Amino acid sequence: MGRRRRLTQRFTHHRTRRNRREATAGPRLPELTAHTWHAKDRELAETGLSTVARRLPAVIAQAARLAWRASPADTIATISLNLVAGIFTAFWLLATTGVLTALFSGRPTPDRVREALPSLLLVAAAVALRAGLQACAGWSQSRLNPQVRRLAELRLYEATTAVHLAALDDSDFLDELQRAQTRGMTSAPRVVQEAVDVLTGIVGLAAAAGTLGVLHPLLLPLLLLTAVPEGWASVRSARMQYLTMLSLVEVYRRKWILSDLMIQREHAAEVRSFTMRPFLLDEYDRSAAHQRAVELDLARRQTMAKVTGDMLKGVATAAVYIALGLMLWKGSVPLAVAGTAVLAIRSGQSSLVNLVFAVNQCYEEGLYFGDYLRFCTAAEDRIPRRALDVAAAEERERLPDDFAAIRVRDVVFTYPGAESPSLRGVSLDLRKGEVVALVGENGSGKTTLAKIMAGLYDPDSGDVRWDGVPLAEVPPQEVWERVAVIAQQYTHWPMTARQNITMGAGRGQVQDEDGDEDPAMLAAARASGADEVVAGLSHGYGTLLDRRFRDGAELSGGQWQRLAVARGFFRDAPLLICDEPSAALDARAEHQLFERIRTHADGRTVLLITHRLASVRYADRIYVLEHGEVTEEGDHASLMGRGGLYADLYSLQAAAYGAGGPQAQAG
Ligand SMILES: Nc1ncnc2c1ncn2[C@@H]1O[C@H](COP(=O)(O)OP(=O)(O)OP(=O)(O)O)[C@@H](O)[C@H]1O
Repeated sequence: MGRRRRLTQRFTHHRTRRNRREATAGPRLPELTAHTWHAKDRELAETGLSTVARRLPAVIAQAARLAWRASPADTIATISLNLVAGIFTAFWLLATTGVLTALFSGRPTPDRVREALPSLLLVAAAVALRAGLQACAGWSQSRLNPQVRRLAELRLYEATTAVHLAALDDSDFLDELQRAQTRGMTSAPRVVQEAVDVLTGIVGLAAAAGTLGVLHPLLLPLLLLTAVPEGWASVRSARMQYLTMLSLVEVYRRKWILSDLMIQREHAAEVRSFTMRPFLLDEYDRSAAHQRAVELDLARRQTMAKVTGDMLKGVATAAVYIALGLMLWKGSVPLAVAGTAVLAIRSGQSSLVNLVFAVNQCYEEGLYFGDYLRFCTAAEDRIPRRALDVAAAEERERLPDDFAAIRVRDVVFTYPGAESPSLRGVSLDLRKGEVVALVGENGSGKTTLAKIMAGLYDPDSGDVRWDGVPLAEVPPQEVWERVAVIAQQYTHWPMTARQNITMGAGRGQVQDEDGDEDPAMLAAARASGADEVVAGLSHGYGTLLDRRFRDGAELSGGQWQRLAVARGFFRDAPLLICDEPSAALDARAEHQLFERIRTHADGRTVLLITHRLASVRYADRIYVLEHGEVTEEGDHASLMGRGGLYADLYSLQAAAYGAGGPQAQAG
């Protein structure tokens, strides 16, 4: 046996042993079992048939509202066609009695057939019409599906792209988002579909029940009796499924994060060079083993519920036929009526099965749909109210298109869930046309302050004012439109080089009819050195920058950063925030960038965050942040004279260059 095979076997054996141990010792994820959803678990565990019956109308009403918003015409068509189809079902069943009565009469066979013929034609016409109506109803129902899905998807993404950035730092919100996106959103078209199926089932059942009621009143309750066991089993099973999903959401999320790390191209090199494979696989397998144990248990419990339901249903069906037999024996129903009753019972039962299934599915999908609706409402509540005030622009102060001065006063800010504030009473000033630098050690709060100044977070206290107008009182879009950010962590947009520079700038057409590029874009690309990057791409500015697509190109870290800088320069905004804009740039590109910033980037006001202190020398003012507080302020010369943190950091960098520089080596 080869060594590799032996190793594989040993590995498999080890895993099997471990899995067995886990299955018996229970899940090894204590952090996943102590979750707040357990309160909800208990509440849902008490859900019974009566709760389903009580909640179902609300679910159906929600589905109807959604369907109506998606397409009133298709909603009306679906409902009315189903109702009319139901009338033809009843008509068909009653016409069958005529056929059977004629056939069971004591006359010669040719006469019996002749007498049955008109009723038979009626049956055929009713069946054909019903089939046509049902096909049309099915068609409008399937037309509703994509329209509802589109509405549901749009609502979710409209909310997630508008919520306050702080919401996305909140892990509970992220869990709810995950639940709404992975399961809740797909439940929207399904809940509509199931609600229509419930209606179809009710109509079919009403037709059969109506027929039975006309034939003999006793047959009706017997038919309904057969529904109870199956309904009970289905609802129980749906509830178990939902509770399991709830208890596993965090496991799903963890698995999703891990699978992303194991699959995505950008992590592949590090996974290998840091030999992270066993760690990742083991972590993944722990979650998967927990999920498997929970799901196996679910399968067992669902099977038990189904078997019990089926047994009870069998007993109820037998009771129905025994009762029918007794009624025949006693002569309380004639044979033709009994024959029609058998047909009606079978038709009623099949409608019942469909109805119970649809009720069950509708209830189950309704639970997920409820999650989706709750999430959307919660997310919409987390959209800054001022973002919705755009319409009322005349009645409030507007942020000036340009400003004379930006004043930051006593800003305190704590991230959601963080134990201590990241900013503790920061004040600073930016006057039009200045270059102001923020320096400080890692974690001192520079990026946080930049994000507050860019209108991405609201301070807990204190404020930022543009010529006296507080940012917190204007719609955030107004701030975002007037600020260009070259962020420390920027997105590699999986789009063309052109779109990577111009996206979001709102300048419309960036290529004229002859295919010539926008001069402003070309200028931004030249200023950042992105033009050199693009010159090397096979389709120039039209090159797709994503290797996952055919003909997609990949850029180096510094090349991506040049594009990010070009994006910031291209945006026509009076304030330019540069957060570590040169971390990945080569010396020449970095020099070019800081030269441009030093010349105020075409008259803009610049807030510059950088650890390259040589580039900060020329700033009009420098603020030093330490543990979320401004501890030093002034120009380069005054801060050097002070001998504080700035002077220390600057001297350290200068000494490193001095020691390693060509002069030192030559000396
Ligand atoms: N999204 C977040 N949620 C919670 N805490 C955060 C978040 N982002 C940053 N922090 C914390 O806020 C503090 C300030 O971080 P910030 O990114 O502003 O520092 P910085 O000065 O820009 O650091 P660096 O020089 O490393 O970029 C740090 O302690 C950090 O851990």
